[in-house]
Amino acid sequence: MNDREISGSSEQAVLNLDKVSISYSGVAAVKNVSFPIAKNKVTSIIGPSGCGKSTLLRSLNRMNDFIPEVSIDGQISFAGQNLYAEKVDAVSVRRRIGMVFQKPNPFPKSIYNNIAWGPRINGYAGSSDELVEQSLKQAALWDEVKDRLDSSALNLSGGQQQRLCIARALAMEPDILLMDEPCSALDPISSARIEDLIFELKSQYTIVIVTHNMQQAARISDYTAFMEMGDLIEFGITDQLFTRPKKQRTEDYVTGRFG
Ligand SMILES: Nc1ncnc2c1ncn2[C@@H]1O[C@H](COP(=O)(O)OP(=O)(O)OP(=O)(O)O)[C@@H](O)[C@H]1O
Repeated sequence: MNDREISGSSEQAVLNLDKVSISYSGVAAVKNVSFPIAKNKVTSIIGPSGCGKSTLLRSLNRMNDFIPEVSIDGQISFAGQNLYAEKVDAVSVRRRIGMVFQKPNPFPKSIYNNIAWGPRINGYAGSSDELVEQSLKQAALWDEVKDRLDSSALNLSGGQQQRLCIARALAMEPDILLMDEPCSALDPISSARIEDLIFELKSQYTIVIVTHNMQQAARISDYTAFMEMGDLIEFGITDQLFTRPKKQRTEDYVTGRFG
């Protein structure tokens, strides 16, 4: 584990980005970005559209490997090990670092099998019933679906589908959960439920969330990284970044004076 200090505290960094640059066909989308991600905390990545938030997030569990034109420089360490080292298996990285996307994307299967399928094909030998119940409870969905586990996940509301996707990610027992705009397709009540859920999950998981919604970042995250045009402008404790930013550009953005 990396014990690098996080903004003056002695919190443990479970992931550490060191001079990370990411390009698409040679065009830089993320430039020389360094910051740590603290264990069992929520870290938000904010910034205007196109600044590289999703690109950076996807690099944290090697999802960018699926895009052939991507190249990455610098180092991302996970539990002290280079995430991109040759001997590291990207599939097992994605098992330990799960991801939830902007648009809920349940499988066209039953609610039960949305949860049970992934662990089963990955060799999970425990009780699927217990895993399904536990994951749905963790995602605050159990009470709403416990009597219709065999019905299609596609019949759930958008907010329920997103909680199902969170449950599906949790069933793989990841260490870290990456969330790319998980509330942007949801109504305010469903968004609030996901926010509450994120708050509860951080006692057990490390969460990194990309959000357009600055109020949301301020409400739910412990640390915030503010990016602009691929550069990391400021990283720090959320409260400080929003109320006493060190950089004028951060202040302009968080106070809505940007652009
Ligand atoms: N597959 C791709 N191929 C080429 N360029 C890409 C690709 N994906 C993203 N980009 C470019 O990389 C830059 C960063 O995009 P990215 O999606 O990471 O930004 P973002 O901050 O997440 O934006 P948004 O908030 O609008 O989702 C943009 O200029 C974008 O056009």
